[in-house]
Amino acid sequence: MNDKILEVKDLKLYYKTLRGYVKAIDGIDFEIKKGEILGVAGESGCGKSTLGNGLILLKKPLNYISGEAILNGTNIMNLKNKEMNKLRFKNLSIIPQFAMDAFSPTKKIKIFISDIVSQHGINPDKNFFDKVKERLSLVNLSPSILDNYSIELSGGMKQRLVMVISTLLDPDLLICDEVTSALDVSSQRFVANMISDFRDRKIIGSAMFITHDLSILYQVADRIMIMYAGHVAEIADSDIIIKSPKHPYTKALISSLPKNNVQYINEKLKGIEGTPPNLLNIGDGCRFRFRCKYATEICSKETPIQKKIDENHVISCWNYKQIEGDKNA
Ligand SMILES: Nc1ncnc2c1ncn2[C@@H]1O[C@H](COP(=O)(O)OP(=O)(O)OP(=O)(O)O)[C@@H](O)[C@H]1O
Repeated sequence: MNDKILEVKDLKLYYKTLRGYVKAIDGIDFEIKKGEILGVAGESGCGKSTLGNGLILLKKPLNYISGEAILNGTNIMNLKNKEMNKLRFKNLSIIPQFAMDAFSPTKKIKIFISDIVSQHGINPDKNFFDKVKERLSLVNLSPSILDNYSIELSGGMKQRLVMVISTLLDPDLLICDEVTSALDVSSQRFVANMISDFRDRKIIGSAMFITHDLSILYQVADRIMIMYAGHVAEIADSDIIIKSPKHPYTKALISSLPKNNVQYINEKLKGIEGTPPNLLNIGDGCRFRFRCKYATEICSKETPIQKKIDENHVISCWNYKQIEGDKNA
């Protein structure tokens, strides 16, 4: 039996612009196992949202260039929109970035939900709304909110409602894009825990949890994939990524996180020096080389391959072995 819900192989998704291609996803490989929460992290602009959106709906100017994304045995990159529509919501669902701003201000929540599910051929009858109410109670929302307008709900309530709506058909894979970003710390924790709770209850099969917030991922993700400028830098169990990363970019990202017991009145928070490269018409080579103190000649000539160095550990760095030997790394 295949234990993977999603297998992505050498996937390339580029934005077509008047000045050329923005190579936002440029030959990435990864998999999501059944029952797994895969965290996806990296600096702004590294391609996290492009990946999430591109898997579910390719909208111009984003173009599929090559590669595969096999969802439960089917390469979804080859599917026509009509065929893909059958999978959306049921097999693959997404909570896009800023989803909680997408509620119509003029429709009551009940009407909003009815309109969405009707588009997917579901009758929003009493049985359907009994299930909705059951799910609302799982996320501490009262059934009475169905008669509210979205402006009457707080950000945290809207995000929990979005979570319920996106998972009503028990999708095999849920893509969550920055679902905690606009929330206060306690709502963030609640929403993040909801995702693992929904997985444990088998409401969703697996999840891809996209965020720039590694501390949230450490709480909920089984494995974390670190992206850099449209490439995969490292993939490993969450514990490894946070406590003993190997890629120089992951190391820099982790060491830029605020530390416990440090007073930042006395000490400055360290960022990563430099900025990510422009992805427009970018050529070969390691895209982190401009900011990496370990970069050598090969790094500017050849794009590092994703190398499996352990059962669950993948790294794209020509020099990771030398870096490992450096005690100051
Ligand atoms: N419509 C577009 N046209 C051209 N380039 C785009 C478009 N949308 C995004 N990009 C570029 O694609 C790259 C990846 O962007 P993306 O939004 O996927 O990154 P991200 O990691 O999700 O960032 P953030 O954390 O800020 O949401 C960036 O270089 C971005 O400038």
